Amino acid sequence: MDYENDPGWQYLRRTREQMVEDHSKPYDMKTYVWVPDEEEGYLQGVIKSTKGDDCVVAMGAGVEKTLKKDILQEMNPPKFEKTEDMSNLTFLNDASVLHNLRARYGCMLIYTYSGLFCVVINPYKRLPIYTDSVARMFMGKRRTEMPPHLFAVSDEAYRNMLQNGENQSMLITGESGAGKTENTKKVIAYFAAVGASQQEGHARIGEEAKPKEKKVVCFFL
Ligand SMILES: Nc1ncnc2c1ncn2[C@@H]1O[C@H](COP(=O)(O)OP(=O)(O)OP(=O)(O)O)[C@@H](O)[C@H]1O
Repeated sequence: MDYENDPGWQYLRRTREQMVEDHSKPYDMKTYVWVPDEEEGYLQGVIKSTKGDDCVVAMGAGVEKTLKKDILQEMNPPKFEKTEDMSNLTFLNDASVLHNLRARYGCMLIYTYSGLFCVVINPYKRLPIYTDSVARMFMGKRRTEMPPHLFAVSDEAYRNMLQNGENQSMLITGESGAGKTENTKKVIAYFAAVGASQQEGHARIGEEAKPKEKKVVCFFL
């Protein structure tokens, strides 16, 4: 299927060219570091020299700072830039997680996995990533086949329910205004879309081959 032509795809995955550009940024594992910053959280720096516990770090624009080594955090190689699953990161520190989420958000990629978790950042604008065509992309797909999305998590829960015959739970948590209600509504809409697509299937394949009926009942606490 030609996903890249869907208007929502640009908000789900970077193009090959964009990835190549991201992955070719300069980097040196020994000297590239994250430096804590009151306003920005962390800024990129390059260690110029080390003396005892202190380092001289170049911050760009000719600015150099002398800092304690132990406040610096390791930077990941550029092949992890805007990674879809942060459990892949070589260095899983605060700076790298924040940088990855911020870099993805800068491109309006609002969903990112961290292992089994899916982190969402509220875009505060309507993105075309909840359409029927996007929902259809995720139906029956493994999580690893597709970009991070709430639909992938929902589809996995739906399939687990059918295959194992067990109730499934999704925990949607975050501070006030984070988007819990919006995302919950999208989960319900996805289940409705999956149900509808199965019914279309019934019409085509007839009663004989009708799959076992399952009910999706959602409780919200
Ligand atoms: N995925 C999204 N796409 C577009 N807008 C969103 C999305 N998620 C949240 N928003 C926007 O942010 C607002 C707040 O989101 P929401 O009501 O879901 O937050 P909440 O976590 O349920 O908050 P509270 O805990 O206070 O009820 C929404 O009214 C909507 O405008």
